[in-house]
Amino acid sequence: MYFTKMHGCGNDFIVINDLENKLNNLSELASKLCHRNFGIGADGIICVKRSSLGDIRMEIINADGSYAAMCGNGIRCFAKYLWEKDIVKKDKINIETGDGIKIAHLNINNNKLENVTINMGSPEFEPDKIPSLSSEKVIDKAIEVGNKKYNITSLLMGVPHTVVFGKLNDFNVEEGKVIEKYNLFPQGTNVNFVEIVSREEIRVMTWERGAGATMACGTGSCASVVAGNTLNLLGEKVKVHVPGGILQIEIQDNKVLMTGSAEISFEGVCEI
Ligand SMILES: N[C@@H](CCC[C@H](N)C(=O)O)C(=O)O
Repeated sequence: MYFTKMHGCGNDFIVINDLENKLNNLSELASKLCHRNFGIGADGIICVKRSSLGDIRMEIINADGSYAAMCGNGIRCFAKYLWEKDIVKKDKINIETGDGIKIAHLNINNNKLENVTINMGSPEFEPDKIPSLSSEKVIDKAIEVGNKKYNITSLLMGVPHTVVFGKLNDFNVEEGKVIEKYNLFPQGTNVNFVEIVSREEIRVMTWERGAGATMACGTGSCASVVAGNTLNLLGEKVKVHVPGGILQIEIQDNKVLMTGSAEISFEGVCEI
């Protein structure tokens, strides 16, 4: 099987063309290929599928084999892959995801793709949408997990996210492992620890459901900015520093725009 190894700010993926719909058991394939020692190594696999709703469909499976409805860094890589492989040679692509159609704008200069902007859609705070078992919206809610107190804000940004503000030095990203499984979240949650630098700049480290600590999380960066803006800590245009790079997030009319890089690391062939 041919594959392309890609990353967005260090959040890495194995991208596979499955337009012919030949692959079975993608869960098992993802855990095998993503293994850092016995496989190619990645935070997830992304499959290119045919769509009846958009130009194309993206399917993302986490390193542990669990399916995710959306992936912010992954969808930028997906858009670059479509462009580089001449699968969809357009600078505006309608991509079907588990969270509906997302529009990718490819920012091209001199025939070279510089970065990708994704319209990530609107955030959702309603508990049943996240999903969360809370009877009210989870905004700056005090909880105690693993003998530590946190103030959490939870929302759906394509996938469930929980945001904790504070100084990054006061957290170990592994604390996210316990919050991920907190009893308020029946499907788990991604966890973002966020330090405010100014109203226009933050630092984020993310513990991802299904992948653990990653170098970046696109949906998590969007969720962090939305949570900060809701709490009046942040403006509407924010530079997000993640361990693997920088993302630009903008809120416009309750829609979230994410801009960032997408890179090919290498290509290869493997047996499945
Ligand atoms: N890395 C992603 C999010 C991938 C999905 C997540 N692990 C989940 O299961 O919710 C991103 O860049 O958004």
